[in-house]
This record gives sequence, structure tokens and C-alpha cells, in this order.
Amino acid sequence: MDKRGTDMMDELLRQCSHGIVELTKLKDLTISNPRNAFQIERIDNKGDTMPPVGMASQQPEMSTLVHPQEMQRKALQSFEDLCAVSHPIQQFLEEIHPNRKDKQEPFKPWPVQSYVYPFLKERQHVLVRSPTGSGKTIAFLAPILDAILVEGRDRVKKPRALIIADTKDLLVQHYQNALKINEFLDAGNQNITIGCHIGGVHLARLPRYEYLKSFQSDILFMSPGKMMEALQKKMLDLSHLMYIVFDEADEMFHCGKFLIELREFQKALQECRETVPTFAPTFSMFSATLVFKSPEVERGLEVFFGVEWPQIVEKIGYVVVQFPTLIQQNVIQVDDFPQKLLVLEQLLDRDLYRMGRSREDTDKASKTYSNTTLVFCDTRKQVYNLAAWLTQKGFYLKIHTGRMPEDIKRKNMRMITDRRLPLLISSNVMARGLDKPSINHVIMFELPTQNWSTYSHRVGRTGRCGEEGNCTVLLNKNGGKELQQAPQLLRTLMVYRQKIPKWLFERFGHVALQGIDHYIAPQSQKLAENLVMQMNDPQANFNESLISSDTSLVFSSTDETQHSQSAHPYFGEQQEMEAAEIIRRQEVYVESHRSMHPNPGEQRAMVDVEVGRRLAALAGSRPTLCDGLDSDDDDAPDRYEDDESSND
Ligand SMILES: Nc1ncnc2c1ncn2[C@@H]1O[C@H](COP(=O)(O)OP(=O)(O)OP(=O)(O)O)[C@@H](O)[C@H]1O
Repeated sequence: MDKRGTDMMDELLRQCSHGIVELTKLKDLTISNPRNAFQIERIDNKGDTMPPVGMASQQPEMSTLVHPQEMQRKALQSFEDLCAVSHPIQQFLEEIHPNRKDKQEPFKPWPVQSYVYPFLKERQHVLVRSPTGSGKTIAFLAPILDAILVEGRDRVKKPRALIIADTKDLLVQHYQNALKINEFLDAGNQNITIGCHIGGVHLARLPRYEYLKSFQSDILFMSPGKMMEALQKKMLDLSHLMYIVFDEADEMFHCGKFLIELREFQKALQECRETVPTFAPTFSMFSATLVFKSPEVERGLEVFFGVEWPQIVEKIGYVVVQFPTLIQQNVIQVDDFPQKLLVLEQLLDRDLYRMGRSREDTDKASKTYSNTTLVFCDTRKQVYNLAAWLTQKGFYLKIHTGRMPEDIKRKNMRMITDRRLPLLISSNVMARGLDKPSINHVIMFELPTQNWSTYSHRVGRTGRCGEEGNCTVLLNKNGGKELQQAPQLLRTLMVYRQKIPKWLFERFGHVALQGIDHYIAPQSQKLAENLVMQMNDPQANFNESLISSDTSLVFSSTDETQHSQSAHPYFGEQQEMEAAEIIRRQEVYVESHRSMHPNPGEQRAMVDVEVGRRLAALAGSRPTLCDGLDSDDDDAPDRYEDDESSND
């Protein structure tokens, strides 16, 4: 297949796998930009060849879709060539990656950083799609810091850059990264100030003066909800804004509530424009799954730019970067929900073989290096259900959902960073942006059912910073809602050049390849066939062994209904809050008794048993529900975070 064909196929499959492009419209799409402004450049030391068939892309492979002005620009050799804040960025990277392989070598800018910098430096609007873990945070922070330094920060005490994302954890992570870079800058007395406003965090406890002062920060990280609140209370002055960054923009644009907020934001910007004629902040959007031509993105941009949109659309820049990944994705087929639980238990035992299940074991093992396994469920309720079940089985774990108290979420994040947490059960709220190199295995207990792009983001929580990672999907072959995602799963495996289980291809191949443009259809078919995993493959054998006849041993003694009662305890809204409170109190209890207890490991183990007992009791107080919890209206996938709590 020629280079153009490969790129085109990637693009089409990517768009199909995000479920955004209607298949009938595929023919209208061409790989070159619709406005003919962009071309493809492939920087690739393997010529036109595809990655080894049936394997994760092991070789570095990058291709970029860039503005013609940037065609000559290659990935730069050093941060000094790129930006003025090179030294602080270098120091920052050295501090957060102390264990990198070649310590003598300075860090080099990654492609997205090289390509995005000129756009933002020249104050040109830009939309960026670059894979998970490819360094998008520095790609927007470096030009922003440079621009603020050039402008000089002493003249105004008003935000110059607003960075908006809808996940609190992600905002806090960005904020902490920016603070760290700024510490190194501060050593040179540059005095850039950085603020963060999200619902329900410690900022609420700041004295009012400090709180107001944080709105004067040069760089402000905010959730959309907090931004609206600040605008309504007239605390946020946008008149000196130079940059507006929407991180994980596609996720926000999917949400109707965000479009309303965007309209309000646009009005506030328009007012600034009327009073300050030179006011023209640069707009950028970043995500690993940003599909430029998608209706959501186009609608969002139209709302954001209002009447100016027709002129701006001609000038906007697009950057697409592909980046090598070492994440291996496996799909395990199970017959039913009990078998899914069994396979999960076996996978976890394999992951924890060095540590054991309990907290006591973990405490003993924590002196040695440990990784974290991240299990994704699609809904908060399923997170609690699974946590209750696994806790009863003796696993030491933490849970992470959008509604959990912020202090506990922060603590979870710290524990993962410090490699003190072996297992985290999370909803989609952990799917985007979080950068924890210790996560070496992502298990999808359930596939995302609402927005398929979540799949790629979940996968991207592992394999960070050039590390290898593993992702395992547990797919119930008789399951209802999640099985509908199987064709998209197959297409995504093709995009990532992953092994495709034979059964998946036989059952869903025709649907997955249906409607693909006739130009690439034969190649797609061939690619898919090449990726199909042969049964003598060691991975296939391993997967088979996980669902061996042991299932009957475990489940035969239990009546199916009885088992399902303990396996799927059901949490209503009220119980969910109670469960969060039980866990929170136990955390507080453990913290307050930490120094007093002679044997902390034993005490913690007791507390875990207690949490499990209480969660199970809570679950038992309601009727049971079936796999997938499809029938409950309350069960919306956990993604957009409510900003219900206020800071002031
Ligand atoms: N030039 C570089 N050299 C080495 N490491 C880097 C470089 N740039 C960024 N990193 C590191 O790579 C990791 C991933 O970066 P970052 O979180 O910005 O990725 P991302 O593209 O935003 O991913 P996601 O889409 O998942 O949010 C971070 O730990 C970051 O410190």
C-alpha cells in the first residue's frame, strides 16, 4: 500500500472508530484538509512499510499533518532551539522522570511540542490531535510561558492564559506541573503567577483575599463551571487574555451543558472586544481524539467564535501527530457476567503476584517497587459494585469516581504516584489526561458505551513516558449494550495495529469494514486479516487459559441467582453517597490512628474488612440487578464532572 493509502486508511478508520463520521459520508473525506491548505508529511525511518503484522507498533513512527508554513520544520533537537523557558522545562522533566534510561542525554522536544509552538507563538488559532502521552501539556505551556515573559508580567495583574478542562484531576495535575516549572523559573525571579479554580478543593479554605488574588494569576486553570461562576460574579477579568486553551476539548464539546457555557464565555469575550479593540486571544484545542470535521467540534467552534467563525475557519491551523506506542491491547471473550468476574480476579492475581491481595501484603511489599492496575467501569454504580465484590474477595483497592470527595481523590492520586496503590477501580473520570507512569495495566471491565473516544483515552493511561503498557478488554459475548461497541473495538484495534482475536473478526468483521471507502476497502480487509490472531499464539493461549473449566469449580456450588446477588450488589443514588461516606470515614480513621497503632498493617487490614462488610451490607439492602445495569435510568456513564461545590 502506498504512503497516501496508509495515511488515508488510518484517518478514515480513526474517524469511523470514533463513531463520528457517518459511513455514507466517508467518500467526501480526503486526507488532505478540506480547504486544501494542508499536506501530509511523513517522518518515518521505515519508508512506506506498515508496522509488523499482528504486533503493537514497536518502531517509532510519526506522521504529521501540518500547516504549509511549517512543512520544513522537523522535530527539534533541543528545547533551547524551541523556547525561552527551555531550562525550567528541562529541570522539570528531570525532576519528574528521575529514572529515565539515558540520564546523560538532555530531554528533546517531542513532535507535538515542536509543531504546536510556532502556531501559539505567532498567535495563530490551532487545533491539535496528538496521541495520549505524547506531551501535549508542555506543547501549550511552553509558548504561553514564553509569551508572558516577553510581555512582562508586572504591568497587569490579570489572567493572560486560561486553560480549561472538565476533569478536576486533570486540572490539578496541569496546575501542579505548571507550578513546578514556575518554581524553576522563579529561581530566575521571573515571578509568573499561577492559579487553579475547581469545585470542592482546598482553595475553598483559602482566606477570601487569597481567593480573589488567585483570579489575578497570569495562568489560570479552571473547570467550565467555575469559569461561568467567576464570570457571573464579575471576579474574572478577561480583558488581558492572550491564550485560551481547551484541553480534552472533544469531550467537553460532546456535552450540551458546555455549549451553553461556551456561549456565555463568548459573550464575555465579545464585551472585551468592544472595549479593547486590540483584544484577540489565541484559541487552541488539544486532545488525542479530536476529529476536526466532527459535527460536535464544528458546532462548538461556531458557538465559540460566533459571527467571526467564517473568517476564522480559513486561518485556523491543524496539527496531527502520530506517536509511537508500546501498549499492547488484548480482548478476552467471556460467556457471562460471573465468568467476567472470575477472569478479572485471575488477571488481578497475576498482576499482584508479588504483593498479594490484602493491604497487609501490600504494606510488606511496598518497600519494593510496585505498579498499579487500573480497572475501568462505565458507571459509578458499577465501580461501587465491583469494589464491594473485590473487597469481599480480599483485594486491597481504592475507588475513584467523579462524585468522590476531592481530598480522597487527591490522596488516591498521590498513592499512585508514590507507588503505594496496587489496584484502583475507576469510572471514566480517570480516562483522560492523567499521567501516572506507575499504571502498567488497564483492564476494561466494561467498554465505554456513551462516547467511543473514551476507549483510546482509557488505553492511554498506561504506557506513559515510553514505558510498555498492557490493556485488557473483558467482553461479554452475550452482553447487550457493550457488545454493540464490538465493531468499533475491532476498527480501533486495526488503527492501533493490534492483534485481533479470530472470534471478534469472524463475528464483527463484516460490520466493522462495512461502508469503508472503496479505495481502501481491499487494504482494510487485508490488514484486518493480517492482524487476526492465530490460535497458536501464546497470548491467545493465555487468554484461553483464563476462561478454562475452572469457572465451573468456582460457580457450580452456588446457585446462579444466589451468586448474582453477591456478585452484583446494587447501589442507588443514596447508597452510593453512603458508600462514599463509609470509605471516607475509614480513610480518616486510618489517618488519625496511623501513629498510635503498634501494627499499622494489621490495623489497615481490619479497616479494609470493615469497609467491605459495610459496603456489602449496604448493597444487600436493595434488590439485585443484572449485568451492565442497563435498566436503570440513573446509570449515566460517569464522565462530565459536576461543579456543584463552590469555593467561596
Ligand atoms: N519532551 C519530552 N521528553 C520526555 N518526556 C516528556 C516530554 N514531554 C512530555 N514528557 C512527559 O511525558 C508524559 C506525558 O505528557 P503529557 O501528560 O503532557 O501527555 P498528553 O499528550 O497530554 O497525554 P494525554 O492525552 O493522556 O493527556 C509526562 O510525564 C511528561 O512529563
